[in-house]
Amino acid sequence: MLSRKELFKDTLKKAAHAWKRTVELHLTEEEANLLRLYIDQPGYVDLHWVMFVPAIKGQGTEEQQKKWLTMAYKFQIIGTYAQTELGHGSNVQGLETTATFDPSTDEFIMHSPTLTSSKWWPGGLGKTSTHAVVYARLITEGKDYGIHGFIMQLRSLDDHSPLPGITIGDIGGKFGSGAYNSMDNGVMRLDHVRIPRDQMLMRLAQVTREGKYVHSDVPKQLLYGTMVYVRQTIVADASRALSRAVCIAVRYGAIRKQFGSKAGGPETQVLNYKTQQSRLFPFLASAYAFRFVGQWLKWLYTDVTQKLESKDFSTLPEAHACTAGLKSVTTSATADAIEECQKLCGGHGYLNSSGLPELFAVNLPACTYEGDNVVLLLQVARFLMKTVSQVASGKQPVGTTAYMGNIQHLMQCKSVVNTVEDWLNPAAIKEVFEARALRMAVNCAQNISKAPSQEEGFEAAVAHVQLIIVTKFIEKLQEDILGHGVKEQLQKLCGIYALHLIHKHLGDFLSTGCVTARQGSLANERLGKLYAQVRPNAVALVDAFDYTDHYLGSALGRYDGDVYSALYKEAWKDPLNETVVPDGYQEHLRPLLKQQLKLSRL
Ligand SMILES: CC/C=C\C/C=C\C/C=C\C/C=C\C=C\C(=O)SCCNC(=O)CCNC(=O)[C@H](O)C(C)(C)COP(=O)(O)OP(=O)(O)OC[C@H]1O[C@@H](n2cnc3c(N)ncnc32)[C@H](O)[C@@H]1OP(=O)(O)O
Ligand SMILES: Cc1cc2nc3c(=O)[nH]c(=O)nc-3n(C[C@H](O)[C@H](O)[C@H](O)COP(=O)(O)OP(=O)(O)OC[C@H]3O[C@@H](n4cnc5c(N)ncnc54)[C@H](O)[C@@H]3O)c2cc1C
Repeated sequence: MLSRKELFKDTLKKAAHAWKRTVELHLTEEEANLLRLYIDQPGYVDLHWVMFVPAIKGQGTEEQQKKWLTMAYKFQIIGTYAQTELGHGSNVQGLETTATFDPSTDEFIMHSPTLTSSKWWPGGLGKTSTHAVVYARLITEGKDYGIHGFIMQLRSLDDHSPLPGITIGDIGGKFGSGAYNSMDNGVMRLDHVRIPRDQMLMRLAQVTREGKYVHSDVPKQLLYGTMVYVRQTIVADASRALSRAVCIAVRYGAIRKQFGSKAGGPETQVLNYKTQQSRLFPFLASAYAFRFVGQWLKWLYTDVTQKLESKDFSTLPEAHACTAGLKSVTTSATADAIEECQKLCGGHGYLNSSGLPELFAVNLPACTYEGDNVVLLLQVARFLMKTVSQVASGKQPVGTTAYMGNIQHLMQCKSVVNTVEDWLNPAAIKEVFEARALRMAVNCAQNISKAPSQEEGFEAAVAHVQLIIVTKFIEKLQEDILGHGVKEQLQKLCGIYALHLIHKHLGDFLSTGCVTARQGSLANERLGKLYAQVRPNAVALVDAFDYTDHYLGSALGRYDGDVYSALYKEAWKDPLNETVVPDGYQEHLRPLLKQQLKLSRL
């Protein structure tokens, strides 16, 4: 119910209070991150911690890190990540902002040469940030060396006014009533703003005092390292958002009753309808699947970071493909699922008090930020095409593409599934996913060799990423899992996750000859049985996410199931209900009604 201005101020207040508590309680970095997570309102601090600090860590020299991170860690400065421009987002190489070195003063001149080069979108830029890592084309000795990162001070640390040459503001209201409206995504134009040479982030490349451009021995793709880091964290965010929506829809489905009353008895819980189960339980399974793959991705990221520190860059392409692909598939699936959960809750799901509209609005842009999901999947496709060509020339693939080394078998194998029960076998499931992904990648490589196109391979990329998710779920189940019967429940969810994908993408599985139509229909039969088996534990499986009512923020998803009184109470809180007769009655309603009454008496 807050206006944009009030909402923004509320975010400032919460962030300041959270920081105060962080200091008072000596919270660790991890604890402080959790506190931010549970505040659950996008704000400038997200950009400061999730992008500004990591960008300096990844791209700054030790000296630069010491200087800037010391201030950033104490919140003496507030930073953002200013990459996207009004005319350029996905294509980072197309950015127009310039950083021209002036050897006479040992400074860079930061400039926005056109309207389209205005920085546009950076979170916290509009009203809050005092500093930013700004991405700009480095020009020295008359040559354009492409995009590099620069630390810029944007606002005075005394009175917060923009520094000379900097025009800065908010880009305006966004989707939904809350969601990203709490964030001051900003616009910024630079008019020949001078910064010292040592504010270029110099781990990847340096400009000497004389203006010489010098490469470091690290790959230039490390410039994109911050995005890799954030994409990895977004997979965990997607899993959390999806599990919240599913928790609301499952709990409400157990309370809501419609039809099916026998002899005057109670109606049927909607969760007992097979159609409800077949729409909802794949989301429940996906929430668990995304959580496990998110945990694995965190491990992969830590591993690649350790390798980078010892100058081993070999796993960087895989880390890029996995983070890009998983960010894309999990956020798209999550946005679609939250929308569907609204429908699964019927009309009440459309009320703000269900919590679902806000959840949808806040998670929808994850399909776009940190890389548009289609653009990112095309990056995965590019990686797959390279791997296929390496396999063809005899190189053994490793990591998530190791299965491609089994090309002889996977290109011609037939699924072993013969009965409904055979679809319980994880090895049989994995084999059809591997065969589908490989055959689609090889088909795509063949198409490209006939007619090269940047846009080929989108579907092959989706198939590869889904294989990763299925594989990591299966691998998780090979670990010890505590709790009586928990593993059995997770096995059922793993089956649902994999088989619902076979159902959804049956065209791919059939056209690549990985399964027959009969096997496809056996998979559907198995799926129906799994839904029925999961039903008795569905509520426990969402209770296991352990969300408080406060965090869930939903009248429908309440732990105690007292849905109707909660909806009723929430309705009375609406400002429209502050008066019995609404504002506007005297000016607009009364004259209209009176006039109609007069006319009818004529
Ligand atoms: C309540 C809220 C709480 C918390 C929120 C928490 C998290 C959310 C946080 C923030 C959300 C809010 C903020 C969002 C911020 C942003 O959006 S920042 C801007 C993000 N922008 C993008 O992601 C742009 C996407 N574009 C690109 O990444 C690149 O342009 C590209 C599409 C990858 C293309 O790159 P390029 O032009 O260089 O072209 P290629 O020829 O395709 O690539 C060259 C080679 O480099 C390899 N590559 C590309 N990227 C990477 C990488 N990241 N790492 C490693 N390697 C990379 C590519 O594969 C090529 O390799 P080759 O094939 O071997 O040649
Ligand atoms: C809430 C939010 C917060 C953000 N925060 C920040 C921030 O803090 N800092 C920052 O720098 N940026 C930020 N951004 C910007 C964000 O990173 C970009 O919006 C994103 O990278 C997508 O770029 P774009 O908007 O230029 O989309 P476009 O690339 O213009 O995409 C438009 C359409 O074109 C399609 N398309 C584009 N290229 C191709 C292609 N090669 N092949 C096929 N289809 C293609 C896309 O799929 C999409 O459908 C934020 C954005 C949002 C929504």
